[in-house]
Amino acid sequence: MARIDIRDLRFSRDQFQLSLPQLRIHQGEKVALMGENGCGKSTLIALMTGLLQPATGQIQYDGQPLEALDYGERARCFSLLPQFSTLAFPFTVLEVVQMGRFAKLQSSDYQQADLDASRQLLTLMDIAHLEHKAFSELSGGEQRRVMLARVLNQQTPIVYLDEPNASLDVRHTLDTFAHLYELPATVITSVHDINMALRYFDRFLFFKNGQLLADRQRSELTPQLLNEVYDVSVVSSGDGFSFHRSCR
Ligand SMILES: Nc1ncnc2c1ncn2[C@@H]1O[C@H](COP(=O)(O)OP(=O)(O)OP(=O)(O)O)[C@@H](O)[C@H]1O
Repeated sequence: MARIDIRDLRFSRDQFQLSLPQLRIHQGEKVALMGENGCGKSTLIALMTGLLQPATGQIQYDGQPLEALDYGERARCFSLLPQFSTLAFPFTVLEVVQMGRFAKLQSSDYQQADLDASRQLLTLMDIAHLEHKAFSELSGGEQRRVMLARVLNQQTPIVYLDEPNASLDVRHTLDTFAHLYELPATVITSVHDINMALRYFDRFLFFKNGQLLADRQRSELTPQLLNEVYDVSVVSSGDGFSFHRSCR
């Protein structure tokens, strides 16, 4: 279940309004959600994952309305890394990553295959040495990598990530994006670093004040478009763009 269709989506909260008349995302696409702080990227992810209810409109997964999917079906269809994550109990790193397997459990408890999959992700996210440590005793970037491992452990056809590289150093950022790019899954990610996104995403959805301003492939990005999105001076530089703020 991996094709996503959105029609006539509208949501409002206080002064903020989001509207998205139409959007289709195909299986395997690598989609970056971009735009200024507060433009609605996290809100859209929350709507697409059922954490917020739209005022009108519909979100479908392979033709099935989101509201027709029960929680188990949702957890097998998509995973979500929210912008902020907290845990109320003192779980270890391995326990947190194991939780990603929950929706796919074949019996009432984890099996060796679940443990093997979890340990592979610990290695992939460079947190194997922290396996027995309490999640609450990790650094911010280490916690982020644990949460990423938990999301990837869900092995869903669609992965939503809200600023996955927040708190990650440059090496772990590059490794994480390279891995996401190689996944067969649809990956939908809010991200601020355009030059980083250019390397690892194919399709770019730019939002401004709750509206979809542009839906572009990588080769279609121009300084003029980025200037319109971010209200800064933009020039092409090498493989990417450089940004300038004029003095006031
Ligand atoms: N829990 C909330 N309650 C009320 N308003 C909220 C809440 N969360 C976000 N907003 C508002 O909704 C609007 C959209 O916020 P959203 O978090 O979707 O932006 P964003 O594009 O993800 O921003 P950022 O790049 O800063 O993460 C903003 O005006 C924000 O102030």
